[in-house]
Amino acid sequence: MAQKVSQNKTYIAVNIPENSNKAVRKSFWSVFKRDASTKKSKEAPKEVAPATPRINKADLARLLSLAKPEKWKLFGAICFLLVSSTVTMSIPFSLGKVLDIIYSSSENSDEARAKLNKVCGVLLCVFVLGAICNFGRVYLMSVSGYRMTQALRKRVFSTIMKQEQGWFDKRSTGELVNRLSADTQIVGNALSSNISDGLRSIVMVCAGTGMMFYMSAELALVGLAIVPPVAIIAVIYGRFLRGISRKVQDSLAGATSVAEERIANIRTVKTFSQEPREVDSYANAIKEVLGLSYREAKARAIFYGLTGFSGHVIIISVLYYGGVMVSSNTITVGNLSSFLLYAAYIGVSLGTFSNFYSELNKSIGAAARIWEIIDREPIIPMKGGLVPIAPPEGHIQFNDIQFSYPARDDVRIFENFKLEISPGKMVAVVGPSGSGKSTLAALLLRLYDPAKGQVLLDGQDIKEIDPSWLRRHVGTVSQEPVLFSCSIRDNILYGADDPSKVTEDELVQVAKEANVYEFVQQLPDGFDTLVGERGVMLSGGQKQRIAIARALIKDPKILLLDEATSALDAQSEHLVQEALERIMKGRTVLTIAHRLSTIQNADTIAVLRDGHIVEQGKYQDLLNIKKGAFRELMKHQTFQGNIEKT
Ligand SMILES: Nc1ncnc2c1ncn2[C@@H]1O[C@H](COP(=O)(O)OP(=O)(O)OP(=O)(O)O)[C@@H](O)[C@H]1O
Repeated sequence: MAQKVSQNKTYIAVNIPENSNKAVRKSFWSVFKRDASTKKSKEAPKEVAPATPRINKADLARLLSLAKPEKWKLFGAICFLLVSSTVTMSIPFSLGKVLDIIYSSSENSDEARAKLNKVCGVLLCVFVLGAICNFGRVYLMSVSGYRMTQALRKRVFSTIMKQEQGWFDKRSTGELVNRLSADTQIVGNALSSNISDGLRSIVMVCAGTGMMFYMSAELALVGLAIVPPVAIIAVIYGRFLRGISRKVQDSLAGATSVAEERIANIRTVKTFSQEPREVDSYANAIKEVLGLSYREAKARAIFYGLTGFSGHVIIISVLYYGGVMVSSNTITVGNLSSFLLYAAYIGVSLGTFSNFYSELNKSIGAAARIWEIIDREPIIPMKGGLVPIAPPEGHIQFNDIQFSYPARDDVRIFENFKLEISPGKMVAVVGPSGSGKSTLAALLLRLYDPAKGQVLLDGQDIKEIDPSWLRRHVGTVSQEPVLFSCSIRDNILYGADDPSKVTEDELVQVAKEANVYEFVQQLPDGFDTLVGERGVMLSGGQKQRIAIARALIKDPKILLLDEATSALDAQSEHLVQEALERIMKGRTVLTIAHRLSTIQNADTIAVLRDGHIVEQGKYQDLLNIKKGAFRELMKHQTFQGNIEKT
C-alpha cells in the first residue's frame, strides 16, 4: 500500500497484481467499509395500488402527520380561530340584547341610551379583537400551508431522484411533474387554508347549535331537523368526489406529459412543421380533463345547491315557528332575532364545511398519489455498499449476463453474455443498431441490474459496491450529451465530487485536455457563458467536448464512450477524437463506436449481434476474416468507404 498524490488529491493506493489469486483479491475487498445503510439490490417492490375512494383513519392520520412540523404555528392559528369565532358568535347574542334594549326604551329612554352606548362600545372593542385574531389565523395558516407544501415537494423530489432508471423508463416526466406541483399544492392547501376554514365552520356550527339550544331547545330542534339527511348526502358526495378527483388529476398528468414532451422537443416539432398537430393532440388530452371536470362540477353544484337550500330551510323553519312563539310570548323579539342569526350562521357554516369536506376528500386522493412515490424503495439504492479506499484498477468482467429492460421484460437483450476488459485496455464494441451496445454501458454504470450473472469490477460484483462510488470512477461521454442550463463552468464541475474543491488551474487543465479551453476563451464570458437549456446555445461538438471535460474532472479510472463522435462533422470529430485519445491514456476504456477512427487503436474489438459477441479480436485481424461479421458490418454501416482505404 502506498500513498499517491495526483492533481492535488491523495489516495491510499492499494496495488493488486493482475495475476493475484482470489484470496488476495478477497482480502483487498474486505478492507472496504460496508456502509451502515447498506442496501443490496432488492426484488422489484410491488407498486402501491391506487387508493380506494374511502377516507379511513390511517389515510387521515397520515395526511395530518404532514402538519406535525408546523404544529406550533397551527396551534397559534387555532387559538386565534377560537377567539375570532367566539367574537363572531357573540354578534347574534349581542344584537338580540341591543334589540331588547331598544324595545324597552319606551319605559326609560336615558337609561336605555346609556346601556346602548355601553353595549356598542364593548362590541366595538370585541370586534377589533376579532379582526386581529382573524389576521393572525389567516397569516399563520397560510404560512404553514406554504411551508408544508414546500417540505412535501422536497420530500417527493428527493424520493423521485432516488429511484432507479428502470422506474423512470415506465413513467412520463409530465406525470411526475404533476405530482410534484399540483398534488403537493392540493395537499398543502387542504392542511392549511381548508382546515382553517373547516375548523372555523365546525366551531361556528357547534357554538351556534349550543346557543340555539340555550335560547330555546324547542326551536333549535325544529331548525336543525334537516341537518342529519344533509350529513348523509355529504358522505356519499365525498366518496364520489374522491374518485372523480383522482381521475381528473391522472388525466391532467397525461395532458401535462403531452405538453412537456412537445415543448422539450420543440426543435423536432418545428422541423416537421407539426405545431398544429401538437396543438390538436394537447387539445384532445385536455378535452378528457374537461369531460371529467364537468362531472365534478355537476356533483359540486348539486351538493352546494343542496347545502345552501338546507341552510335556508333552517332559517325559514325558525322564522315560522319562532314567529308563532313570539305571538304566544314564549320568546322575545330580540331572542328570536339572535336565534335567526345563529341559524343563518349555521347555514353559511354548513356551506363552508361542505367545501372543506370536498377539499379534504380531494386532498386524500392527491396524497395517495404522493404516498405511491414516497413509499417506494428503489431497487438500486443511491448509496450504500462497499466503499473502497482506493480507486479501482479498472478490470471489468461481464459474467453470464441475462438482462431484459424493466419496461419491456418480455424482450431478452442479453443471454449468457460474457466480456472482459483488462485494466488500462480499450475495448470497442461494434454491432448493428439495437444489438445491445448502449445497454452494456448502462449495466456497467449499474443503471440496471442483470436478472442473472454479474458485472465485476476488479473481481467484485458491482451490486456489492456503493453505486455512487462506482459512478464516481466511471466517466461517461455519450453521443448526445445533455448539458444543464447553467454556465460552462458549472456544467464541467457537475462531474466533480465536490466542485468547491476544484481549483481554477484544475478546471483550465481539464478544459485544455478536452479541447474546450480554446473556444471558451473566445466567448465574452468565458467559463461563465450560459449554455441554455440542454446546451442549446452550443454546437454538437462543443457540447461533446464539455461533456468530455465533465467526465474528466473526476479523474475516472474507467471511461465509457458511447458513440461519442458519430454525430459530428470531420473537423469537430477531429477535435473530439484528439481530446478522447488524450484522456484515454492510463484508463480502462469501453467504447461503443460507429467510426473507424475511434476503434482502429482498440486493444480488442467485440462485434455484437442480438446480444451475443460473434467475433472478437484486433482491428486488422477482424478485417482479414473473409465474410466475417466485422467485415460485413463495415460494408453496411458508417464505416463504409474506410474498408477500401485500409
Ligand atoms: N429503456 C429501455 N427500455 C426498453 N427497451 C430498451 C430500452 N433501451 C433500449 N431498449 C431496447 O434494447 C435493445 C438494445 O438497445 P441498445 O440501446 O443497447 O442498442 P444499441 O446497440 O446501442 O443500438 P444503437 O447502435 O442504435 O444505439 C433495443 O432493442 C432497444 O429497443
